[in-house]
This record gives sequence, C-alpha cells and structure tokens, in this order.
Amino acid sequence: MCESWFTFTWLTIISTKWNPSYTISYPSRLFSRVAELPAVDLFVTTADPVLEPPIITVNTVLSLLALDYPSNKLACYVSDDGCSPFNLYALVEASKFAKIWIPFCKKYNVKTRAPFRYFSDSSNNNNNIINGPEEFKQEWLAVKDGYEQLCSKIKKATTKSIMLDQEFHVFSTTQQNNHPTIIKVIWENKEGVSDGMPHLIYVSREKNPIHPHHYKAGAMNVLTRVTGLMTNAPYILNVDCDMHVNNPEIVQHALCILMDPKGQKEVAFAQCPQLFYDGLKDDPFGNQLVSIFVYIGGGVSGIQGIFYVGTNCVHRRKVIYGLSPHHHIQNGNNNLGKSSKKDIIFGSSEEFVESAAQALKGKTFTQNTNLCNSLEAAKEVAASGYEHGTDWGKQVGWMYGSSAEDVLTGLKIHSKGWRSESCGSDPIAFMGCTAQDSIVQVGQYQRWASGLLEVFLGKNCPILCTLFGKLQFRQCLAYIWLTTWALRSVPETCYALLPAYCIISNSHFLPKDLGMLIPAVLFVTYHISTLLEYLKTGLSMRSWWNNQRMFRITAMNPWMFAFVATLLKKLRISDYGFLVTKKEQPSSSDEGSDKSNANDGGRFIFNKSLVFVPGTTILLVQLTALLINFFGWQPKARSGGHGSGFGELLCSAYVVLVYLPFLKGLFGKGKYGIPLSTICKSMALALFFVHLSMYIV
Ligand SMILES: O=c1ccn([C@@H]2O[C@H](COP(=O)(O)OP(=O)(O)O[C@H]3O[C@H](CO)[C@@H](O)[C@H](O)[C@H]3O)[C@@H](O)[C@H]2O)c(=O)[nH]1
Ligand SMILES: [Mn+2]
Repeated sequence: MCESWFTFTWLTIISTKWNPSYTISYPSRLFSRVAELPAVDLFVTTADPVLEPPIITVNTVLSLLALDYPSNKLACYVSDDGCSPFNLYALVEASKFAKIWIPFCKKYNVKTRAPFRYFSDSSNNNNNIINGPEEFKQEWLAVKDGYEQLCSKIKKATTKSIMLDQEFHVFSTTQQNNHPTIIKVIWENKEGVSDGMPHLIYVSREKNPIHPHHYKAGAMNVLTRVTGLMTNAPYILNVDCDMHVNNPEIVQHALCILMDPKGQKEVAFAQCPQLFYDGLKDDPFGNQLVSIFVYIGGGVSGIQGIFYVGTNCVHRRKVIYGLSPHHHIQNGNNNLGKSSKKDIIFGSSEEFVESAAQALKGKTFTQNTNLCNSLEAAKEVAASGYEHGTDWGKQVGWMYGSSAEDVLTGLKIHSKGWRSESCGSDPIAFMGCTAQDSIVQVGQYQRWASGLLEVFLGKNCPILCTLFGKLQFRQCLAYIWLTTWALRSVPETCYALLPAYCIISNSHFLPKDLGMLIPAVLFVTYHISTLLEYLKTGLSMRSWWNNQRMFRITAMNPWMFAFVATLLKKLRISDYGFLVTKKEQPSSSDEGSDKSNANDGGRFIFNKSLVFVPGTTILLVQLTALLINFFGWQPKARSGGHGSGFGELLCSAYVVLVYLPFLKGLFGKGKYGIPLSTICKSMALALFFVHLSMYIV
C-alpha cells in the first residue's frame, strides 16, 4: 500500500515537472500594443493587529501606492478583519508620509519601495548616499526622518492606545467579531492626476457571530464587491499584508501576460513567485520554497498554468465573477448576464449587479467621480448577511470550504478551462516575511495541509474537475500531488517505522545480496537528482539537506495532524479555522543587526503541542532498535529466513539523521528542549510499538 502510494506520488511529480515553462515579459513593448493602460484595483488583507503589526501592512501599502503606474488608474483597498483602530490610524499616518515618499521614489527611481527595506542596512548602499549629490542627500535624510517619525507614531499609538475620538469614534463599541461595516476613504485622488497618489480606502467588513465570515476568502469577496462599486477596475492585484512590492513595474509585467491578444482568450490570472526577505541562512525550516516554485511552479506552468497561491497575483475581474473562457470568446453574453438570475448569483444590491454586468461585458471602467457617493451601497454589500442565498464562495468570487482558499479558487478557475501563467521578473516582484521559528512553521504547514486535503475531499476534488469540468489530466495530477500532502503522512510514518520494526523483530524489508542494489540505486539517484535541482537554482548543499530533512519531519508531524484534524472535521467531531501566521516586526534601520539573534539562528524550538509527539516517538523507536541491535538482543530470525541486515540499520540511522533536531531537542534546555510531557507520551508510545514488534509477529 505504502509503496503504491509512493509510486503514485512519484508519477504525479514526474508528470508535473516534465515540461516546464517560464514566461518572460517585456513591459517596454506593452505600450506598442495597448493604447491606454487599464485600471487596476489593489487588495491588501490584514486580520490581526498583534500577529500582523500595522507597520508591516503600512509598508506593503506604501510600496503599492508608489508603483510605477499612472496613479489615477490605481486604487488601494485594505481589508482589516481585525477591525483595529491602530490599522486605520497607521494608514492615515502612512498616507501623509506617502506624499513625500512617492515623489521621492519616482524622482530618484528608487528600486525598493517599501521604506523599511529601503532604509535597512542590507538593501541600501550607504556609500551611494554619502557620495551622491547634495540635493539627494538632503532629501534622503528628510524622507528617512519622515519614516522614522511615522514608525514612532505608530509604535506610540499601539503601546499607549489611541484616543477613540473623531474618525476613530466608530471603534469605541466594536469587537473583533461583532461590529458594523467601517469604510473610510483615507485618500481620494480627486483631480485624477496620473503622477499623484492613488486612492486609499480602509474596509472593515461587518462581522456578526450568527453569520460565518469565511476568513480570508470572505474578506476577498467583500473587497471584490466594494471595489466593484467604487472603481470596478478590470484587473485585481492582491497581496497579503506582509508582501511588499519589490519591483515597481510589476503591474506592467503582469499586464504583458494578461493583455496579450493571443492569450486574452485563456489566461485568467498571472501569478508572481512568493519569495521572502530575512530568510534564515540555508533555510533550516524548509519554508522558503524556492525550488518548489521553480520546479513544481514552472512545471505546472507548462501544463494548464501555475497554481494560485493567495498573494502576488493579478486576476481578471470577470473571471472572478464566474465567467468561463468559452463565453468570453463568444461575446461576453452568458447566463451570468441574464437579469433574472443575477441577483441570485451576486446578491440583492442593484448597484452591484449593474457594476458586475458592466465588468462581465468588458465595459469595465466607469470612473467614479466621487468615491464617497458609493459609500452607502458599499456598506450594503459588505454586510455579514449579504451573501446568504447567493453564489458567492460557491460559483463566484473566492471559494469557501477550505483554509487553502487560494488553491481552491485557482482550481475552480482552471476547471472552467482557463489557463494561468507565472509572471517572473527581475528583480523579483514581491518579497514577504515567512515563519522565523519551528513552532510557527509547523502550524503553517498544518493549516496548509488540512486546507488542501479539504479541497481534495470536497466538491471541487481535482478528479471530479477533470471528469466533469475542463481541468486537464496532467494538471489534475499536479493538483492531486498538492492536495494530498496530509495523506502522505501515513505511508511516510509507516516507512519511517519499518526499519526499526525489522531490526526489533529481526526480519527484513529490503532484498538481500544483489537485489539490494535496486533500492540503493533508487536512494542515490533520488538524492543526487534533488541535490542537482538545488544547486542549479543557486542554492547551497546545506539548504538542500535542510529541506530534505524538513520535508520528512513535516510529512510525519504537521501533515499527520492535518490528516487527523480534517478527518475529525469531516466527521463533524471538531472544527478548526484559519489561524493567522505570526509576522515578525520589521527591524528599524538601527536595530537591523540584532535580527539574527532574535530568531534563534535556525535552531528548532519546541512547545507542549501534541504535534511534536509523532516525531519524538519515531526517534525513540529508532534509538531503541539501534540499541537492541548493538547489544544483540534481537530474537532469532523466523523460520530459518534472513534476519535484519545492514540495509535496515542504514535506513534506521538515516531516520535518526533526519530527526537530528529532535535528538538535540531531547537534551536541549528551555524552549530548545522537548518538554518532558511530550517525551513521556512518546516514550509510552515507543514502548508500546517495541512491544508489539517483538511479540506480535
Ligand atoms: O480571517 C482572516 C484570516 C487571514 N486573513 C489574511 O490572509 C492572509 C494570509 O494569512 P497568513 O496567516 O499570512 O497565512 P500564510 O500561511 O502566510 O498564507 C498563505 O496561505 C494562505 C492559505 O492558507 C493564503 O491565503 C495566503 O495568500 C498565502 O500566503 C493575511 O494577509 C491575513 O491577514 C484575513 O484577511 N482574514
Ligand atoms: Mn503570510
């Protein structure tokens, strides 16, 4: 069983990686093709002012506002699921700073447009400033000063809490999960100037405990409707609050793909890679995903198109409204446009249904002369009960039913027959922050794997999408590879225990003599080929090994829990939601050098969570098996057959090597040590396993 599963996984990977494709875009040629640049709505989501410090969101927003794109064609919307006055305050202050930041960036063609990155030591060559012209030096100092003031204002506000008066008065009675809609137009580009500052709008949708809010997918759907009423741009760029722009021309890059006259028939969205700043050296927790993006991402791009990963992506609005490519080719008329059905699909707001009809017909951009005129209608569509009985989350918008709403939404789009394309650029389009310790990392992998398994077990299972939809067969295999991470925990765990079982019971699972060459050759080729992939991408050998090790640890720990949690959810025994990943506060320019101390230098840390029990147990079992072998305590091999041999010992030692961070954790102190309660539980389980292997043959 396990081996068939591994073989199947191998087939899906090979098929996915078989013919990779990478898109190169030339923004300078865009203007020869299109007469006028289209409008683009920018979506930023944030959910928790503690886990996602407002200064991070502010940097993302500033980097978006400073895009190299006509500012009258951009509108930036920030969705705040935390309903936090700190976020609004931070954004209001940021919009003031933006008035010096944007002209500064454009005048000196600054490459990094998130101020905390620009002013940090690592990305900025101080020599340039010191040796640069006097005028630049003065302005640089003034802008830096402005940014530092902004930081200290936000810091002061969050530590001392702000006065809830004037525009913040609405927050005086709000609770995070129970409050009316709050929409504030922070800045409106009233004159429509192209070199000014884009619109900036704060949206905190209504929350009411009696209506499910569907986490991020729900927030994205509210943003879709609110923007539909306010600016209704044909393209939507969405980023998480922790993903700032790293290439100010990225919108043009994405438009090269989306506005391609040949591609327009098919390409639904352009997905940029997800890369991270302040990554730990050699990727000790396997979360930088560089090689996955190149090989798996590039591979699916060569089939029907890259997966949607929830951030750094430009969507076509009409695709989000449920249009299929087939309809598009005809004339844009389809049953989504029939007025009798529209309010069932899009809800009861007439204004919104009208704007959606326009978007679907391709007549999208109705420049709203005054954003505040649409505030009432916008509040209506942001209400918590608005979606009741409509198709939002089922047929249109971001899909509900999984905490991996991104993959689910992308899958739904692909199953309609759309293609997608990856959008690479130099420098890389966006940079974000990623988990900086093993506990956060394990939590994130668990959420992803359970969300993905929900996709696999749900109505939009890739297999069904191929049978009844237009998902291509090989794309289906790629989606199966992705959505079954949690299932893989079972064979992985069995196989990690197998060598120990063989040693303890003195039996074997590897062939003897020459036959042994087969698994040995497989083992070596697998390792060499993956190592070559890493080296070709410019990664170190160390990061290859760290990733190999982390994949195994992830598969047996968080994925195992994801598997169990999803089963329990499906059986309606327990439920889980979307746990927001903690983001580290960016270091200010002066504190930059302390960063490496703060994140434990990549050492594993543990807590009392049960998620570390399987790993500890597996390690203890291997150690016991190796000891039993060392002292020769094995029983006699059964019925004259071969007992365990060198192969089994080697495999067991390999598992110990993989679990080295846990081995260190057994002896570590404080947060670096595995808690005693976990060790006790694991010891009991390990003894139970050893007992079973010895006596039950
Ligand atoms: O109720 C919620 C929960 C989350 N978010 C936002 O969702 C984004 C992603 O959350 P995060 O905790 O950072 O998750 P990650 O694991 O880092 O996110 C990856 O995985 C998610 C799916 O699990 C995708 O949605 C993300 O785009 C992708 O970056 C953040 O901007 C949050 O503010 C909300 O808006 N509302
Ligand atoms: Mn994130």
